[in-house]
Amino acid sequence: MATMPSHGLRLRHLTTTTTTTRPFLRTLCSSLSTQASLPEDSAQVQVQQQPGKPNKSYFPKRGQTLELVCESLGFKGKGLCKVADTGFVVMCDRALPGERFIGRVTRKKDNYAEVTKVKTISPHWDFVDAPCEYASYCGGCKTQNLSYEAQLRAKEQQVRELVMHVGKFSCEELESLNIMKPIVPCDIQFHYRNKMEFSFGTQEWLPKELLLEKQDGSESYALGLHAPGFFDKVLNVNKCLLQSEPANMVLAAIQDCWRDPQLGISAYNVHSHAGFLKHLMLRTGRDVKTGLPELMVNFVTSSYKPELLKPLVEKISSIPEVVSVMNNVNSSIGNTSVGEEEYTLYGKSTITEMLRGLTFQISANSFFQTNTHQAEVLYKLIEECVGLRGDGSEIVLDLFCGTGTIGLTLARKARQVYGYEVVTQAIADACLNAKLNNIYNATFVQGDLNKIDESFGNNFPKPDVVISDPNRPGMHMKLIKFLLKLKAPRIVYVSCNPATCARDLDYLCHGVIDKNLEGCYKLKSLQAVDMFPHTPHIECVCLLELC
Ligand SMILES: C[S@@+](CC[C@H](N)C(=O)[O-])C[C@H]1O[C@@H](n2cnc3c(N)ncnc32)[C@H](O)[C@@H]1O
Repeated sequence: MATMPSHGLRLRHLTTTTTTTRPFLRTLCSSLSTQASLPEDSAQVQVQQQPGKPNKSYFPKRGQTLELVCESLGFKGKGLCKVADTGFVVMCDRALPGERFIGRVTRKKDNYAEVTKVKTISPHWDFVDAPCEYASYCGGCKTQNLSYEAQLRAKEQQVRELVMHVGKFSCEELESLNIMKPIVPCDIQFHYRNKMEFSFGTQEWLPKELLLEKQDGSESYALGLHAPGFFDKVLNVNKCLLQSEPANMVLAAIQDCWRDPQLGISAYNVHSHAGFLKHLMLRTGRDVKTGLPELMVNFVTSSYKPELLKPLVEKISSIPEVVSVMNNVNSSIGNTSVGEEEYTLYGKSTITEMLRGLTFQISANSFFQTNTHQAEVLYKLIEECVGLRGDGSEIVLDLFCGTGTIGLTLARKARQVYGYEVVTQAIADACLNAKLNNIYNATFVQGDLNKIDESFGNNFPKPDVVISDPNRPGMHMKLIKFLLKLKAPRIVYVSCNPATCARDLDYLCHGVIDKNLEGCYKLKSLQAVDMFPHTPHIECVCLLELC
């Protein structure tokens, strides 16, 4: 039996964490350090093999059932457990810290295994009833029945361990210099998402018990979220507790009528590629004058047939918050929601949102922070770390700038902001947002930061501060090299993946031995921010200062 973790693990600040207790982190550390630009899944845990040649029984067999206790949450919110006696690490989706359960081994990797939960023997600490009826099946929220306090502790613990084991910062360093700040909770734990994308499907996903009742193999249309691990099965959802109330009204109105045979609307079949409705995207913004919510409804269809959508458009446009109904036509067999053509079926083609006193115009496919309330908190924290003097003399370099939101919120205090981003449309939106807010000291440039060469940096003056906000793979080695050579006085690293964040902090502070690069930064502060309650996602803001 795996030993029950001590209650010390539940403390807000861990005092000891050794590689013996967390073997998986050692290999994660080496797998992350081999290549600075990693695929999305590289943050998957790899477990360090035990020293010496392991006995065969050390590895559990596929199909074997084990009694396990979940010790903590790991990547993607999976529960980490150890097999009794051997300490072999297994990961289980939806197992929560302290939970004792029976798991069946479904997948074996070299040094760890994945199990699915068969039965809970005793529930986890901090159990709360999940308010959402779909919580046990839906892939969106994984930790709804873990108290919010416990979710925060688990996220903070995960970041701390990654910074120590992958980032190679000692516990003493983090504690004595007060580098790691407590995680910033999200005050709003439901209805916080301003964008949700639902899928239409021809195959409704049902839990096993209900599946037995329906074995005729006929098509069953569904509108909702993909069941975890199934690209072709959709869990029908009438209400999502993460999106706004008006968005739920729209969802309910559509659910109420779209299957009506008289309308002749079909759901898209991802196998045969026949059918019409692909996705339903709901975006909530705010009217800049009134501050009231305004909604965009975007139907993604396989072809342009506005007459088929007319009854749906009539129904939802009677909801006062709906100010825009769009139709993205995506005739490709791919499953993305960005269409090659876009039509306005009702109202305007964009909605607005406010952030840090600025107005942003959002179109159906623009990138915008998904939790507006917490983005306000995140950006304030970024602004504090950036620490502009406010005399308009400093240069800001905003790497991975998206639609320019971070740089634009800083522009009022800076001399000039330079933003770099790979997506052309995002750059166009950034320029539009600058104009909309009468900001004329921001320059946005389209470019791939994974492919920079020696000339990168020739087109802007040496920045006083660099903001880097990459997506999950983190920064490419070419960019690390550039930053170590540039030697800007401050770097504010914003990350949505603590594993690659820890790796990049290690490179910037401690150097990269095999590339002959010397680190030249000191980690001054690191703070996790919870942008997405009930999900495994963690955002971090780090401040680095030149040594
Ligand atoms: C996490 S988002 C940050 C967006 C923005 N800073 C914000 O707060 O809204 C990361 C951005 O990096 C961009 N990106 C990803 N890979 C890139 C690359 N190789 N070069 C430049 N930009 C890239 C993405 O398109 C995305 O807009």
